[in-house]
Amino acid sequence: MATTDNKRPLPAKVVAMKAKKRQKLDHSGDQLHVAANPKKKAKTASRADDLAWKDISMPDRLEDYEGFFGLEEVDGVDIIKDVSSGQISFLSKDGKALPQADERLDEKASSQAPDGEEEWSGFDETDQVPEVSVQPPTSKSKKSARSAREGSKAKQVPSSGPTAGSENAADAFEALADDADAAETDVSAWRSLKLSPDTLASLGKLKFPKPTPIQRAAIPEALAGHDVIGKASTGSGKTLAFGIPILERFLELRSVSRKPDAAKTPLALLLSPTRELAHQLDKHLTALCSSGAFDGPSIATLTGGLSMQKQQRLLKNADIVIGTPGRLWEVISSGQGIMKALKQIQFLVVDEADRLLSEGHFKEVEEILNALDRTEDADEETDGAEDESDALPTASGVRQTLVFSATFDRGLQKKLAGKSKPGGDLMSSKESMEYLLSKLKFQDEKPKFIDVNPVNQLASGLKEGLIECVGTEKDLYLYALLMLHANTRALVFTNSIDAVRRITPLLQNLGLPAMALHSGMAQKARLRSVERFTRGGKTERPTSSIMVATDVAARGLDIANVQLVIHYHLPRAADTYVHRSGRTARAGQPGSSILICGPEEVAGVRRLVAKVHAQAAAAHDQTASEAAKQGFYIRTLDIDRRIVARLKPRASLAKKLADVNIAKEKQHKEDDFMRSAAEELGVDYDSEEFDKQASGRQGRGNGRKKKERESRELSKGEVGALKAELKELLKQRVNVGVSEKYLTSGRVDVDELLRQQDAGGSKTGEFLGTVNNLGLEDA
Ligand SMILES: Nc1ncnc2c1ncn2[C@@H]1O[C@H](COP(=O)(O)OP(=O)(O)OP(=O)(O)O)[C@@H](O)[C@H]1O
Repeated sequence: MATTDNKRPLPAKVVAMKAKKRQKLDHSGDQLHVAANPKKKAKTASRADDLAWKDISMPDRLEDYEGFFGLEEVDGVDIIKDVSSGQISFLSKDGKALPQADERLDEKASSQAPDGEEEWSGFDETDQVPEVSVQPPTSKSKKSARSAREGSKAKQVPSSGPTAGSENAADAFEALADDADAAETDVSAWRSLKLSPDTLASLGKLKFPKPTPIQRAAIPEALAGHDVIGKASTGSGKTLAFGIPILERFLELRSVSRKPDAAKTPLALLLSPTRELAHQLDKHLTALCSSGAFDGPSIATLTGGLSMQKQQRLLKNADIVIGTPGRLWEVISSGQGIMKALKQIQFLVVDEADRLLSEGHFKEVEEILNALDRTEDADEETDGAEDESDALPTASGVRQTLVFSATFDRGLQKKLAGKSKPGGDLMSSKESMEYLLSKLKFQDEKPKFIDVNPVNQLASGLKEGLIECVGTEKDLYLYALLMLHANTRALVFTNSIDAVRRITPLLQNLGLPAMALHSGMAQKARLRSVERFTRGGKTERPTSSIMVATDVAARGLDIANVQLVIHYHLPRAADTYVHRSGRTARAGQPGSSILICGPEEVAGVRRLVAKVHAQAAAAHDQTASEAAKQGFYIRTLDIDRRIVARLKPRASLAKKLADVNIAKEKQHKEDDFMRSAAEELGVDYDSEEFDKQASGRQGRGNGRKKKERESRELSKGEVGALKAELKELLKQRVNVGVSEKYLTSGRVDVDELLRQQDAGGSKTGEFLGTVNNLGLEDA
């Protein structure tokens, strides 16, 4: 602990600033402070949330701020620990009573959890930072609403996921609290759903004038108490389709009096397949719940990055628990009455159900589902929590299950049977429903299956196309494509981390604002990438940016204004294609998804895309293979090859420079590895000698190795000369051959370009065609 002086109160400001070093602190059991006069304390102390926290601006570089990405401070407050009860409270230094102090303390004095554990209300010996994870937002101030939104990530930590702090989330939600005309949004289109005035007011503030189709269809069923399986295209508002019924139930039940000494149990448990999605759900729901003029539910998000101890504590005050299966199961397995509390949930939400029940998560999800359904007697977790809880009363006494995804995958069932193969077909609604019925213990004999897009999984505003080129020219075509899209926020998907590592510097060398995202990156670097990518948010002219990512970004990322998704590598399965493509054309916006593929890949691509559109084909009395044969579903796009040819010299140079860097880095790593291996063996290691011997050997990959060797042998001077040459090339304008428009290292407006091409009678005016041969794009 920061102090061993148990006489002197520690100013809270100091504590908050030391948060990043807390792992190094000495928790030798000393108390913060002994309140000399409990009576005085009762007059002047308050809970951490009542304090006047102020934001501290953070530096761009976050290395020195390990573990969190936001900081708040408070001045003129002492922290007091009562030795007899162990309670922590706060004392205003000027002796003035802080708001609601007496009231809160009285409440606090009688708020022992039934299992004998204390409800957390501030710092303790092991954690001096007020990481109040689950604070209900109040209507009294924007400040307290924000505290709640920050939820489990602590007061000082706005969020710890890669999407955290993204301007996307900020755009969508945060600005709304201050938006004067938000209240004027006409929400009468929601009325038929019979939502409470509080929820309607929130939706007005969020500027959501009408429900999306999935919301319109699913909310009434969930409100009526039914289990729901909801299928709707990506970006169609599924989060609020389950979020609104949960909020409604919360509002309905909150007025019921609770026993003052009772522990709280959660109302809803939301399972998310990834940490990114979990944090996004948190933000989305918090935005909904904190936009209104009411005390919303407390949300606790359990993903990696927080200590177990803290997470157990967070759960104690949570109304809504969001978690990734692994971490959630870890916390549940730790005991503490958590399982017993979770058994009382009224909603179980399985978001991205097909993914959650596959891809290696299944084991923990199964454990969680089994544990939720186990009877009390059989439950080994009955570890002290009393029945007399502060749970919101259950309306029906049973748990509703809400399951959502844009895709349901046949691979799930095979996975369960241990027969899974890579990939997976999109399965019919019926099959997926049967699977879910068998796996999840629905309360309804027949859960309501709602498929608002039976014909198409893809968003209606999405245009699809493919570009054909030889494999060795993919980089060049990627560059050309990006150059032809002015001021675009583009997501480039690859199938490997290595490809991300190679393509990102290549594009950067070409003066494009590219950044990387893959699971091999440190959490902070991922966060920074997403933040930079989303800069500019929903503004009219979003900052042009390019993210090169693996499929870690394929699901759930809700980033505003992504206009273009490029599949540099073909997606391995149809559902991956749907989810990748779903990062654009969200919430009714337009967007394009373009596959870059070699001639040998085209047939496979057509099959894959036809599979995605199979329902549409059926609606037109066609089999998927017939449709694929006719190539109805995806159009080959025609980039003017003359432009591509003119871009080639710079693209080749940029690639060469990127390869040099990669080869040199690889060499360093190999050298380090070989040197330490040689050291262990007690022999000398000479990298040049080693290289010579290696180059003498024949075998596969020798050509690549030779190239690598040549790259890393380039001297500094040679590299400098290449850079200078590239710089010169990038300065030159490239005549696109259709008008006085030129491509420079910046990008031109492709729409304008195409208009001019059309005027000139060129076919390339169809550059991005719609896929409306079957009327799919009528909307
Ligand atoms: N009724 C509404 N009106 C306008 N925008 C909405 C409405 N409901 C949700 N949105 C917005 O639509 C966007 C997409 O919503 P959401 O992330 O819930 O989509 P999703 O269907 O879960 O997508 P995915 O399948 O890709 O995860 C969000 O930015 C959200 O704020």
